[in-house]
Amino acid sequence: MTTAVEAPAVRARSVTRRYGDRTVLHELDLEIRRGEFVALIGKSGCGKTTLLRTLAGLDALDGGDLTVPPSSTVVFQEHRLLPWWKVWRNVAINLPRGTARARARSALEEVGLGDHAEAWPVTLSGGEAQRVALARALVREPELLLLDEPFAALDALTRIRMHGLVRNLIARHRPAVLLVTHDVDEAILLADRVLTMREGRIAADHRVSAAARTRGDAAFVTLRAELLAELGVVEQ
Ligand SMILES: Nc1ncnc2c1ncn2[C@@H]1O[C@H](COP(=O)(O)OP(=O)(O)OP(=O)(O)O)[C@@H](O)[C@H]1O
Repeated sequence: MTTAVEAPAVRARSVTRRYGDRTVLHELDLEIRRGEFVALIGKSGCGKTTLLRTLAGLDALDGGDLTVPPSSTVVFQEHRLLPWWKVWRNVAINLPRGTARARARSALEEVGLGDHAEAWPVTLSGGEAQRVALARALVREPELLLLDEPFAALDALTRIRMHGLVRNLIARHRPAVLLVTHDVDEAILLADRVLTMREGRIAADHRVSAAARTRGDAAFVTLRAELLAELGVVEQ
């Protein structure tokens, strides 16, 4: 008996991107399956955001082939809510009129902000605004969710709460996910695979075991040390 293998949601083959005479993505290969959570770490300037922008269709390719699902959404480090629209309208942006309000409310409930639907963005804390940005991304049920350091500006406690929330939301919606982060712990705790990037290429691909997702477990400590070594970070 043969088992049908699902085609990956994202498939990049030899993807190249240049800015002027500088090559930022060098014949890069990448696959992400539906429901798979992939984290991408690497030194500043190695091309992480360029790759994410390319997958989002915000940057053109200079070479190679790219297959992405028809629906994708990006969540950025800053929430990018429109201040002149109430929270629910920010979430409902571009949804079909008839159901927009109800869908926005239910997405806000999913991120624990059902009672903030009528609030103005300016009245939200940083963590709340970022939860609204997540609701706005997920209400469209994208097949590809691109996260560009969405937790970087949050305090440590809020970040931990956001990790739990994102894990639950993603388990429910099952998009393919690419998270760009500078936080090695965050990458291990959230992702199924952690990729390290160097000079425009994927340098290594680490599958995260269930044990490694427990901070303090030996598997976590070992993987963390491996990733930091790959990034050239020596812990004092
Ligand atoms: N629009 C642009 N025009 C010219 N060069 C650019 C442009 N965008 C990015 N670059 C250059 O491409 C390289 C990769 O940038 P990119 O933002 O992808 O890196 P990154 O890995 O996301 O970095 P960081 O971790 O600091 O955000 C950098 O050297 C950057 O200066």
